[in-house]
Amino acid sequence: MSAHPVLVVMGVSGSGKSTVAALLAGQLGWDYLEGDDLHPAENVAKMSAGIPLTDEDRWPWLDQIAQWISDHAASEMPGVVTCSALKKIYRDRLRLPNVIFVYLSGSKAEISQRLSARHGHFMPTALLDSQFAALQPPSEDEHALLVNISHSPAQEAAEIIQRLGLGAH
Ligand SMILES: Nc1ncnc2c1ncn2[C@@H]1O[C@H](COP(=O)(O)OP(=O)(O)O)[C@@H](O)[C@H]1O
Ligand SMILES: O=C(O)[C@H](O)[C@@H](O)[C@H](O)[C@H](O)COP(=O)(O)O
Repeated sequence: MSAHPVLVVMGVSGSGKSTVAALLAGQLGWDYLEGDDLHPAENVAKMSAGIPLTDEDRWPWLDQIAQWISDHAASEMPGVVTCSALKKIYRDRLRLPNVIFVYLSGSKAEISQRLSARHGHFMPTALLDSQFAALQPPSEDEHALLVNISHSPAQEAAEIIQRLGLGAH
């Protein structure tokens, strides 16, 4: 593992990326980027209207996240960033040597329930089907850390810190 890793917390909308990543960054004292904040207004408008993003919509956004990761590598700073990173080609774009993917995995039923209870967010629950259709869970050779989302956010953050051996830093 890089001495200054960047954790990319990934998964479909509603899997808990923002909640868990904010806890992680706070506990580790690392820089934090909410990847959704880098979506251009057109992407947000599309998703708000219930239209799934295409690869073309996502590339410029992924490039910006990749830039954040590479800036952190260059300045030897660890960090935590949220990014759905649903497809392998997207992760390949982000896969710098300092990156560790943390994949929040759960069933559509469980995530749908959480999205229905989430308010004040642009992403409609109706887009969950297309999120799962696009999702290519990381394969073994991607060495992602798979985390089951049925635990509490605090338990998930503690599990990630423990499994990556970050507690002693
Ligand atoms: N482990 C968890 N257990 C219960 N609820 C959760 C958990 N993680 C997240 N949530 C809730 O589920 C919703 C989606 O989480 P969020 O962090 O916004 O997901 P994402 O960033 O992946 O879209 C939020 O309302 C959040 O409070
Ligand atoms: O690639 C995508 O289709 C989007 O990035 C999507 O996966 C993401 O989830 C949205 O930005 C909504 O934001 P939340 O993940 O916070 O729901």
